[in-house]
Amino acid sequence: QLSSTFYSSTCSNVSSIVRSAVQQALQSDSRIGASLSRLHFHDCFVNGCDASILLDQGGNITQSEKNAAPNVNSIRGFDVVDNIKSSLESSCPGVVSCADILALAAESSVSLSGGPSWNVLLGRRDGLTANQAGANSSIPSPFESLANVTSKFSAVGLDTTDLVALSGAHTFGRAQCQFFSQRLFNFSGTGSPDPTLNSTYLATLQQNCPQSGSGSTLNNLDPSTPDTFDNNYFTNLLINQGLLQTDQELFSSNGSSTISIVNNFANNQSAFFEAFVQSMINMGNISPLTGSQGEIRTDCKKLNGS
Ligand code: HEM
Ligand SMILES: [Ca+2]
Ligand SMILES: [Ca+2]
Repeated sequence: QLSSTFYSSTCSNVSSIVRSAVQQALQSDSRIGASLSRLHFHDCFVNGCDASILLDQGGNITQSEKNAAPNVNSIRGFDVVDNIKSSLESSCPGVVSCADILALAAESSVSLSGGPSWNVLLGRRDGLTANQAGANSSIPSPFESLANVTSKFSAVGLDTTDLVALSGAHTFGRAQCQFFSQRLFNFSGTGSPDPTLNSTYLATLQQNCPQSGSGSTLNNLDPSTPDTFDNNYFTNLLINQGLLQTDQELFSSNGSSTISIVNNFANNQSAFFEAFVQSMINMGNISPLTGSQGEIRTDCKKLNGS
């Protein structure tokens, strides 16, 4: 249904406009590519890839996704999305959806950070609702079991290979102490740290996230190449340097089918890149609105006419 040439006659420069804006943003914020990629993920898992995550609370939007637990004080990049939308409204008014902007910004972010590039499928339209309860229930939490995370992916049509490949996005970006500090001192009531944490890495993390410290202190998700999109996320897992519990579980869950996939991606960056592209396409295809469904928002934060 979606097509890589959807805007070829109505906004032929859309990809380069988005790419330039992301490149510009990266110059002052090395983290922004990671943040933009995560926005597309958190959009697609709730009501499909329809830009529902971008709607501000107010008027008909009584419970925004921005204020849902997985997003509040965590997800970022809205200002860059607004900049991209303004440039596109100047060049091709009323044409490019906010949902497609998120998909294009994710691709630019990955490719400008050293990862693969691909032709993004386009033609999504913007939704007319937000689903805060859906965001709370459908977006995986970093404290969940592998079985739970797998079932949340499966609920949107993504399989175990998609889960492992897309988790590789944690090759860039940051995470706050509060999302992994349960592993550092008293893991699951054992009185000891998570045994699947490398001891040198553990010491560094304990120092950056002391028990009395602020839960919002930032850490690199990939301690080896924090801003580069590469397969180091997977080589880290092999040496027990996954940051989130849900990261390390992909490799450390006995008997799991995810282990051989992690090994493959750790040993073969091209295999990871190919799988990542396919899985981003799969994720970008989660129940898009097309045809005359939804609308093309003029302002990504608001429904038209509100
Ligand atoms: C498998 C389940 C996943 C869980 C439990 C998870 C959880 C998290 C958490 C807790 C953070 C840190 C947020 C913060 O500190 O404010 C984070 C960051 C991030 N996640 Fe995930 N994530 C998952 C999958 C994904 C997927 C599928 C993608 C993209 C395809 C992704 C991309 C990112 C990126 C790029 C960041 C860094 C964002 C930034 O620096 O602003 N994650 N994730
Ligand atoms: Ca959505
Ligand atoms: Ca990296």
